[in-house]
Amino acid sequence: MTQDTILITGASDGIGAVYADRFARRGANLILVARRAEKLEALAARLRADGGVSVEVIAADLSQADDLARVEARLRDDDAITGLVNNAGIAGEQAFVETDPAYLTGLIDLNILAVTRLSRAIAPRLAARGAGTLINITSVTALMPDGFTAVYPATKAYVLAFTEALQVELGGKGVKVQAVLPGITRTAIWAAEQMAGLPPHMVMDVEVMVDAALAGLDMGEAITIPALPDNADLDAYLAARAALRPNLSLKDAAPRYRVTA
Ligand SMILES: NC(=O)C1=CN([C@@H]2O[C@H](COP(=O)(O)OP(=O)(O)OC[C@H]3O[C@@H](n4cnc5c(N)ncnc54)[C@H](OP(=O)(O)O)[C@@H]3O)[C@@H](O)[C@H]2O)C=CC1
Ligand SMILES: N[C@@H](C=O)C(=O)O
Repeated sequence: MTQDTILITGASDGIGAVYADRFARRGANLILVARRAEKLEALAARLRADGGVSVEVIAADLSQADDLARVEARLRDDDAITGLVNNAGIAGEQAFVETDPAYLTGLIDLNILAVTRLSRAIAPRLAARGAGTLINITSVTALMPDGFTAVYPATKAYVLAFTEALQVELGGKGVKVQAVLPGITRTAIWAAEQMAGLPPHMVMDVEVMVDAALAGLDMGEAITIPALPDNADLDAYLAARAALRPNLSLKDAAPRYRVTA
């Protein structure tokens, strides 16, 4: 059996750093991507010493076209890479009318464009191999766009829809595709004062979150919500959505919209 090599974006901190730790414990070689090279190097040194796996570091700002292209090329061309964790993401937006448009562009570039392009770079190889892993970190805010800010949840709804579609396209070819929807997770994405104001029963430790997500991956789940006590609730939500399908595209407008002369 070939040894896995997993490329993890946003691996210098938080959720991505714990994925790196957990995949190293599973014996996978790693390629760690983020902007802060020194943090990546420190983590890589620890993982090499702990696990005997090979760990490479790529310093890249995935919201910048040149850096993104560099990582894309690696995913496209390196046959040793068997998995991708699209984890890098930012939040941090204020009310929509107050947020700098340039910040929103950067948010969309990282949370949507990079996820799409990196997935596109690796997917053909995984499909051709009939094996491999693609994990996309979205958020429970994908399911509650009315309960947060405007653009961040929309980026996460994109990643959820995108991943569900990839699951259909690639899942049948032997590729494991998983959307992970963390709830509030204790990481630096939350400013200390924000975190202090959150109800403790709603905040998950990052190690617990990642271990749960990997348990979901091992169970073959397409969508994993680490905090959701009963997966039947997710099944019911997906079934209600599917029940709309036969009536979403019809020749006639619904009677309530029909124009009478
Ligand atoms: N924590 C939470 O409550 C939740 C988080 N999520 C999602 O989980 C993912 C990880 O977040 P989390 O671990 O909490 O956040 P952190 O802020 O702790 O980590 C974010 C990671 O992304 C990297 N990153 C940020 N910007 C860029 C960039 N432009 N290019 C490359 N890497 C970048 C950071 O590294 P560096 O600064 O070195 O580039 C860091 O490694 C995100 O997609 C987030 O939306 C989803 C739901 C809840
Ligand atoms: N990342 C979190 C917000 O900042 C979330 O998705 O809940």
